[in-house]
Amino acid sequence: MEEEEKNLTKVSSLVPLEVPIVDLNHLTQNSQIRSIIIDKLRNVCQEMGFFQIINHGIRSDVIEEALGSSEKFFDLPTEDKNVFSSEDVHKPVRFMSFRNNDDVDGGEISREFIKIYAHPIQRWIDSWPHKPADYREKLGKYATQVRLLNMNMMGAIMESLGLCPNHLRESIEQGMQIIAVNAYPQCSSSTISSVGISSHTDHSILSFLVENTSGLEVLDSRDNSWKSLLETKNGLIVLVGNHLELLSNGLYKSVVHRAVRSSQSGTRVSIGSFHSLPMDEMVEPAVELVDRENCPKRYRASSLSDYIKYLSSKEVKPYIESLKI
Ligand SMILES: O=C(O)CCC(=O)C(=O)O
Ligand SMILES: [Fe+2]
Repeated sequence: MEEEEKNLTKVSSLVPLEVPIVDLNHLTQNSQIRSIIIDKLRNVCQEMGFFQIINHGIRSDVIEEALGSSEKFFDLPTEDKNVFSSEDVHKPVRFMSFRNNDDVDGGEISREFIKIYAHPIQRWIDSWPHKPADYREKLGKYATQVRLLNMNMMGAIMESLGLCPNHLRESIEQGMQIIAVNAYPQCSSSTISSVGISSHTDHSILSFLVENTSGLEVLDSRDNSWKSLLETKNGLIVLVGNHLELLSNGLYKSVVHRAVRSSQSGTRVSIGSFHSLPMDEMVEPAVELVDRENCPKRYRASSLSDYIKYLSSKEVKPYIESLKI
């Protein structure tokens, strides 16, 4: 989520990719329909590493209000946002602003983000911004609902890996949820780079993304080319993260993605919700997916706190590469 590489070229319009859609209503229907959808999940996680979910149970007004209040946060005067500004990646609430230093005009803001710990919400919410006045309520409501959605999704994901749906259930229930809200100001005509967040994979088991307008791009592993995603109104995008790649012993691959700024539609805001096991709990390849002869263990165990330490070490190698045996 925070590992970035420099990308100086302006991104051209790409071929839009049809996003695989998973209808969560099908998970609660008879076992035949459920098994069809579990097979689909396995295929999309193996081939693409991301998909869109519909009928996910989070009302559109909850998503819109969380995005709307987030927009208001980024519109606050800089000093209000800077209260949370820190280079310390261990901080549970942290605001950062990035500039395009390579631009001819001396560098406009290309992205601002606020990262906040969100589970258990009672523990963290008092440290969240209290401006705008509805921020805690609106973002808190969305955070709570997306966490429950993650619990349901994880049962289906475990099943799709051939594991028991309750595999790691308690750890997932007590797991960490980090919300990262990004704002990408519209780029001016003199901007050289329209990349808002450059190529990376997420550290999480699963990440959920909502946005007020399109801008997400993924590296399609089938032909190794960047594809843009069309706007996904109220349909959440789910991304496979590093810790799911690890847990699945490489069966599922974390998807490489980035986001671009618009030159027309104003500031783009996205809310990412990143779900992991508890901070110090190790994720390991599931024993059921390791077979010494045909499929040896491909990753070493790691925890969320290991990831955060890795991030603070300023290592250039992507975190997931450091875990490969
Ligand atoms: O803004 C987006 O669509 C992507 C954000 C993202 O990838 C991240 O915060 O890790
Ligand atoms: Fe990401």
